[in-house]
Amino acid sequence: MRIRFTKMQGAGNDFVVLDETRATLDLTAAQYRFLAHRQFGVGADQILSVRPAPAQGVDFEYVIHNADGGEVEQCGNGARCFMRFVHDKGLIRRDSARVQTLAGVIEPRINPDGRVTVDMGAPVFDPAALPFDRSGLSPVKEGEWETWHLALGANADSPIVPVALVSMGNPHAVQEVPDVDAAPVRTQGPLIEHHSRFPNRVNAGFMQVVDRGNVRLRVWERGAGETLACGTGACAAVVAGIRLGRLDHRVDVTTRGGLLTIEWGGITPEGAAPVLMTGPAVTVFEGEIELPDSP
Ligand SMILES: N[C@@H](CCC[C@H](N)C(=O)O)C(=O)O
Repeated sequence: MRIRFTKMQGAGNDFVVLDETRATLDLTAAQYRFLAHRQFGVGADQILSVRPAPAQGVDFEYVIHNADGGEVEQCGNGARCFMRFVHDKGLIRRDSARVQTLAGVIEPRINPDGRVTVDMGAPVFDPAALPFDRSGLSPVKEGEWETWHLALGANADSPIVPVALVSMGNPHAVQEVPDVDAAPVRTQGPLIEHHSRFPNRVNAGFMQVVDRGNVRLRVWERGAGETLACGTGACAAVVAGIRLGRLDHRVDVTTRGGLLTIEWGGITPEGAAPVLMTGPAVTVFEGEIELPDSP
């Protein structure tokens, strides 16, 4: 089967975007893996499918697959590219949309400067939502909130890392590090991703707090490895930093692929405020590719 695709990137987190508004392609996990492959396919951290609205009150359905072929609940940098794609392809005539994801409805809008802001919905703090197996473990109080001390191995000298747990629809374990360039992202990242306390695996964030309005962040993404930026990872890190008393309500997040701005109003009497994420969304090129037959 030969398909058309658009290659996009948001702060260096890169995507293959598929227009499935007229017909669903029904790709297999192996075909998603092929598209994401950087030598044999197009190359991407995630594959984003644009599908028709599944219900009234939304404009589209947004389906996300990681490079490993697994479907996931949410992707923040992808949400900005999704909005840029549907707008530039004329699939919507407005500068904003309501988009159904597995994690709920999000609302991206294009700003006059070309960047895209997404209302990502409210973060969830119940560890069970990730899910996280807390049996035999108690949280450690930090600021007005808590971290969980995770042992990365069974030996007496295995590292123990304090992580804050946040769901942005997808699961995040965020730790604070003194220097993000020296952080053990590629060694600890896979251990945290596959830790037995996270039955659905987890995205592992490493955040350096520069000051109350600036952080530097690297993320080891579930199903993709380290990426140049992770939008939901930036939301989760800032929300965690605010709840731990380390950050103000508007924070610039410097990633290896670009700058994201995250705003969060905290916990109000009505519940957790929605998280707003602003950043770039860029079309790189378009093309056609022959997909291998797949079981
Ligand atoms: N790159 C994304 C997150 C993609 C999904 C993630 N790897 C997961 O498995 O939850 C972003 O920008 O949020």
